[in-house]
Amino acid sequence: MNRPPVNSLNTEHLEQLHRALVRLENEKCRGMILSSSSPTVFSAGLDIREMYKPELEKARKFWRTLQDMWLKLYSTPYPTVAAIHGHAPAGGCLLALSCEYRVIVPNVKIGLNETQLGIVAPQWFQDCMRNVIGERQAEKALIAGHMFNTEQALQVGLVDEVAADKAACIARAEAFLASQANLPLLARKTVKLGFRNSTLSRLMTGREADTKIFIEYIFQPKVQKGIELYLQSLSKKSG
Ligand SMILES: CCCCCCCC/C=C\CC(=O)SCCNC(=O)CCNC(=O)[C@H](O)C(C)(C)COP(=O)(O)OP(=O)(O)OC[C@H]1O[C@@H](n2cnc3c(N)ncnc32)[C@H](O)[C@@H]1OP(=O)(O)O
Repeated sequence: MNRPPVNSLNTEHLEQLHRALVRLENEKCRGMILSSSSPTVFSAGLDIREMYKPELEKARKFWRTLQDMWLKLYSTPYPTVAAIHGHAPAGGCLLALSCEYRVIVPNVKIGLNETQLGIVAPQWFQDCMRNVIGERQAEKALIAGHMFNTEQALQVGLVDEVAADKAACIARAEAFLASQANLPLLARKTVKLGFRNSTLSRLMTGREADTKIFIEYIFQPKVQKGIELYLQSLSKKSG
């Protein structure tokens, strides 16, 4: 990802990610490392400005593009690793959770923090967390909107490995891909999709309903007020 300063996910960036995933699949790619050009941020999650006073059709398109990108990422036939050498809140955490393996560096915060922002992580975000860390830990983390530090993320199983820095992180991600290289492709892909199918189907069969929930939620005046205040707090911080 290379959308400075924080790889926030707007419609255009989501489309770029989606196109890249389609191309990798068409080119029969043997593995992908999802990484960031930023030294300190993996991805800041959804671009909050896409949810602030949007036009209805633009908001619908934003959400559908996010769904498209995630359905592709979660179901890739090739192995995927997240090299998390920077913070990964909310949608950034979703990207990492959607890969098959996660390597993180020290001093990083990762989690689905939506509750803390007064918004709700959609069901499929929650499913991804549950599939990785289990029901009990996911429920606790989601209700609190908990951001895990590196040690906590490793302990709870949210990530698989800790590496010292970005270079080591990429090296360990490559090692994971190498460990998969000799597995028969069809068997590997079939098992992966078997594990992920119920989560994928839940969104695929409920896409329109999911979009409706998103639209109705973000267009509420009190939610808009919350987003406005949060945006102000973010820009005050950097100002
Ligand atoms: C019932 C169902 C309803 C469904 C409802 C909606 C569901 C929505 C689902 C998912 C939600 C999300 O993904 S929301 C996004 C959540 N993300 C965050 O809360 C992260 C916010 N950002 C940070 O914490 C930090 O920026 C950082 C830790 C990621 C990096 O810190 P750093 O100090 O390096 O950078 P700055 O904070 O100074 O930021 C630089 C610059 O970027 C802007 N910024 C940051 N994050 C975002 C973002 N997510 N979207 C848009 N813009 C962002 C920040 O304002 C600064 O901009 P300016 O320099 O212009 O002020």
